[in-house]
Amino acid sequence: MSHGWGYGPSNGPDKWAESYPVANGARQSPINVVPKEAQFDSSLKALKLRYDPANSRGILNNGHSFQVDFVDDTDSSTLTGGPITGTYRLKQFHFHWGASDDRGSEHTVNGINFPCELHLVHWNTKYPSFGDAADKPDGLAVVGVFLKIGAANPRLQKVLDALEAIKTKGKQTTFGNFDAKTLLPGSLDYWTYDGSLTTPPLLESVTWIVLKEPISVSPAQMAMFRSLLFTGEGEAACCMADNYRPPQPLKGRRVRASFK
Ligand SMILES: O=C1NC(=O)[C@@H](c2ccccc2)S1
Ligand SMILES: [Zn+2]
Repeated sequence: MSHGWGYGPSNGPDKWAESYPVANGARQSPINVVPKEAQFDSSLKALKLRYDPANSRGILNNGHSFQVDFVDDTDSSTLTGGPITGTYRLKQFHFHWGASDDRGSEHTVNGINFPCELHLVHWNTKYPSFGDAADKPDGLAVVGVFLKIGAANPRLQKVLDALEAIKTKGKQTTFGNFDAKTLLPGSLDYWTYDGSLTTPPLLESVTWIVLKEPISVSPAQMAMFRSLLFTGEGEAACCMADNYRPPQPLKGRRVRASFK
């Protein structure tokens, strides 16, 4: 690609392999989850997510999505248990969503798209930093949470209220004292498989943990996601939406379930 990657017709997911050949690799994400084909694994532990609201730092429009960044210089916001061994630190969370409610998630379930998907990105503390962990096969763990159209989600609203300050690419603002646990559903039942980053560089370093239970989002709240711009201040405005990669071939991978 002569220009940066994105989600448009000239630089979108179908073009990424030109600059990132791993796009056609053996453990790419996202995937379509087929619950009936997932194997219940009684050895899978319960997820343990301990997040300290004091670690939330800022919110940024990165031109592909928006992300809430966390201070990750201590083990105060961590993921342990589940399918992983050791301790993974929360680095950031972000979302992927559609221009309409019939699409937007990256993972699908029985071929069904959700309008939005939350990703909580964690890195393995056996490595010195996120950057060092990002290209290791056990480097990252991402918890994926589906958002389903329903009642307005008051916990999500706190995040959405910050978006007016980061409308264009590169804008950021402080975003302190946010408890990411409030974005999780009641059940932490999950599917897990070995996968990759879902954006370039598409590194095959992610243990995926996709929660079965969605959280709710209202149509009005979805409109707030779509009020963001991919483009920078002063550029021709392009609404931020359809920033998702479609499901990739399973290539023989096993998907395990933490529940029956
Ligand atoms: O789950 C994922 N979603 C994304 O946008 C990818 C990513 C890429 C770089 C850093 C963090 C996340 S990996
Ligand atoms: Zn993501």
